[in-house]
Amino acid sequence: MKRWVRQTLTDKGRIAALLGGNGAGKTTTLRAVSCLLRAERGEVTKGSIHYEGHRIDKEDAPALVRQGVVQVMEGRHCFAHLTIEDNLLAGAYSRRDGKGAVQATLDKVYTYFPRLKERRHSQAAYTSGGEQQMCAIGRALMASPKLILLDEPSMGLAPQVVDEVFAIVRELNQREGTTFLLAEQNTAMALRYADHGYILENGRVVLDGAAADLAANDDVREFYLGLADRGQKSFREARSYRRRKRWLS
Ligand SMILES: Nc1ncnc2c1ncn2[C@@H]1O[C@H](COP(=O)(O)OP(=O)(O)OP(=O)(O)O)[C@@H](O)[C@H]1O
Repeated sequence: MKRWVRQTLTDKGRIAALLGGNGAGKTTTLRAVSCLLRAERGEVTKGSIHYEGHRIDKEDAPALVRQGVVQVMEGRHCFAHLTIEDNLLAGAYSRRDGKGAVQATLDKVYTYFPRLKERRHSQAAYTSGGEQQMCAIGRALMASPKLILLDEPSMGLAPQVVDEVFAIVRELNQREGTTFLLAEQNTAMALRYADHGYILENGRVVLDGAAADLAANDDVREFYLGLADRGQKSFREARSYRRRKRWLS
């Protein structure tokens, strides 16, 4: 008998985190949601993905952007030869609500990211990694998104800068109501800011729950946060973790 599982990745207005090590399937999951899998000649072969009550896995990425779903790719991907401001304006490409509205969004982006305002005339290539990450998030905001898919925002950034970026994400979530689904290897940081977390292994969710519960979970502490005293856990106990995993299909 086939068992179908319905999994809500994120509720509206929340921050959800996809967690897991290298190759766990975080980026693939985000790309499946944003319909960018096809650009890499991939496809969703089982099940379906729904957003605001309708199926989206057969749509194309531009159509999803118009519906308010925007992905910020891993590695930032700013246009190196454009200024920060031109990078931001590129994010408004799909908007049809006029220059005034776009300018208002740009002003708002600058209130959340004052550093970008300071560097607005600098070529992106000559800005710091943190500023480029902020630029990539700011560019996503220029499309007036309802849901931002944020891939590995902490990658290659100093801990203090990661904190700054996550704090802005939380502020955007709380003040603008923007929903975030983020993929992150930095489990400790993600659980500090997210409402809900999913642990992925081999492309499957093996554990999920409220971020605070996950942060307190013994297995998560040991295997993902490196906090438990490993010496006290035997190999047999570690193996029982694998048996306890909740495989979803
Ligand atoms: N659900 C899935 N079905 C089939 N293949 C998958 C699935 N999830 C991931 N993969 C494959 O596993 C590999 C690693 O996936 P992915 O890049 O998404 O991992 P990741 O967690 O984002 O890793 P990293 O943190 O290193 O970026 C890819 O080749 C991808 O095609």
